[in-house]
This record gives sequence, structure tokens and C-alpha cells, in this order.
Amino acid sequence: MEHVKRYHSLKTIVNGRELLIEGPISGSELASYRFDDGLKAFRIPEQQHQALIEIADLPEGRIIVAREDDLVLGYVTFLHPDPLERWSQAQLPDLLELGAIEISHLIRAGGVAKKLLEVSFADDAMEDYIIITTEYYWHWDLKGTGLDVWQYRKVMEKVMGSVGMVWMATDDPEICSHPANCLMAKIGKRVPPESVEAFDGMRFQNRFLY
Ligand SMILES: CC(=O)SCCNC(=O)CCNC(=O)[C@H](O)C(C)(C)COP(=O)(O)OP(=O)(O)OC[C@H]1O[C@@H](n2cnc3c(N)ncnc32)[C@H](O)[C@@H]1OP(=O)(O)O
Repeated sequence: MEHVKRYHSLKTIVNGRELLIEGPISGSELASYRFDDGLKAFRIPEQQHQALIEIADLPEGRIIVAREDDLVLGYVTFLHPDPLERWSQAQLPDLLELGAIEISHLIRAGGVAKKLLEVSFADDAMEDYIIITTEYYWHWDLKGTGLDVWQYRKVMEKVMGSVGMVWMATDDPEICSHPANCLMAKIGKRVPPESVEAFDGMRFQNRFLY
């Protein structure tokens, strides 16, 4: 499968900061930007910056950023699922995982997460993919936001739902281990039925239990 990446962008102002939301961008572009210290939800900022640079250059990888001049203040990643996760079992070339979305405290609750996804899905190529995201409450910044798990889950549903990602059932043990965890997905218009069937097969692997 050819992974087509078409650049889109938009401008917005949050907390007096003029932001450019753009992508997919290349690894070398990302390397030329600074990375905000507050982007530390998944790894220390330097390591996360490096990880995103590598994802940007993967054939299927897509990084969309929110930046003020050359300072990255938010990002979202899309790539094939980790080989250790069940979502990679069928080796679907047209399945991408929204692996991480993070916005700096400096500009949170200003609509930037939703705008990152708006720019991500502005590319018609996204209609060729099943896009999934796995929501685990232990990845959430409950302390920083002061939200409880259900309030945070609501925020994630609003962010993901803004581009048509919907909750989907699964018997994945990690997801089922807490009721606030969930799988969300969007199946693109041009995804063939065989891929959807393979995805459904990965969602339910313990049918004999029911
Ligand atoms: C797959 C994964 O990556 S899971 C992990 C997700 N990432 C994290 O938890 C990292 C730390 N958190 C963050 O980076 C951010 O808080 C995010 C990504 C969760 C949200 O980003 P933001 O830019 O603040 O979200 P955005 O402003 O677009 O808000 C989306 C909706 O949630 C609401 N919202 C956002 N933050 C809050 C809050 N703290 N309290 C109440 N509502 C909130 C917004 O008002 C908006 O609601 P609306 O659709 O009714 O207008």
C-alpha cells in the first residue's frame, strides 16, 4: 500500500499565542523545531521529540504538530500498532493507531487537540485507513488536570469524537481491566470489507467465553 501524505495547516490563537497547526511534517522539519518542556506525558521531552522524529519518517508515520514559531506545543502521532499489541496481529497495512496526543499546559483546553485532529483528517488519504486509539486511564494526566477518570474519559471522547472516532467493543484484557479504558476507531470510507473483517477478528479473540 502506498502511504500518501498530503500537508494541511490552519492557524489559531490560544492564550495570546499564535499557533500554526500543520502536518504531516517530515523528521528533518521536526528536528529543526524546539520541543516544549511541558510535553512529558509519555517520555521525557528530549526522548519524545526524538521518537516523533523517527515516526515522522516511517513510510506510514504521520506527525501533526501545533507550534508557536519554532516551538512545538502539541502533537499527535499515527503509525502502525506496536508489534507487541494485538492490533498488529493481522499485519494490516491499512490500520493506523493514533498512538499519542499531547498538548502543553500553556495552551490546554483551547481546542488545540481537536484542531490537531481536524488537520490530521483533512487529508483524504485518511479514508483509506482504519484509525484506532486505545485509551488507558494510566496514560492520562489526572493529577495535572484535577479531573477524575470519568471526566477525563469525557474529554477524550470529545477530542476523538470531533473527527468521528467512536467507541468500539473489544475483549482485549488491558482495555477490559478498567471500565474507563476503551477502544475508539474510525473506519475510512474506502477501507475494504476484508480489512474490517480482520479488524473485527482482532477485537474479539475470546468468543468462547461468552
Ligand atoms: C491515545 C492517547 O494519547 S491517550 C492520552 C491523551 N493525552 C494525555 O492525556 C496527555 C495530557 N493531556 C493533554 O495533553 C490534553 O489535556 C488533552 C490532549 C487530553 C486534551 O487537549 P486539549 O487541547 O486541552 O483539548 P481541547 O481543548 O481540544 O478540548 C476538547 C474538549 O474537552 C474539553 N476539555 C479539555 N480539557 C478540559 C478540562 N481540563 N476540563 C474540562 N473539559 C476539558 C474542552 O472544553 C473541549 O470540550 P468541547 O468539545 O465541548 O468544546
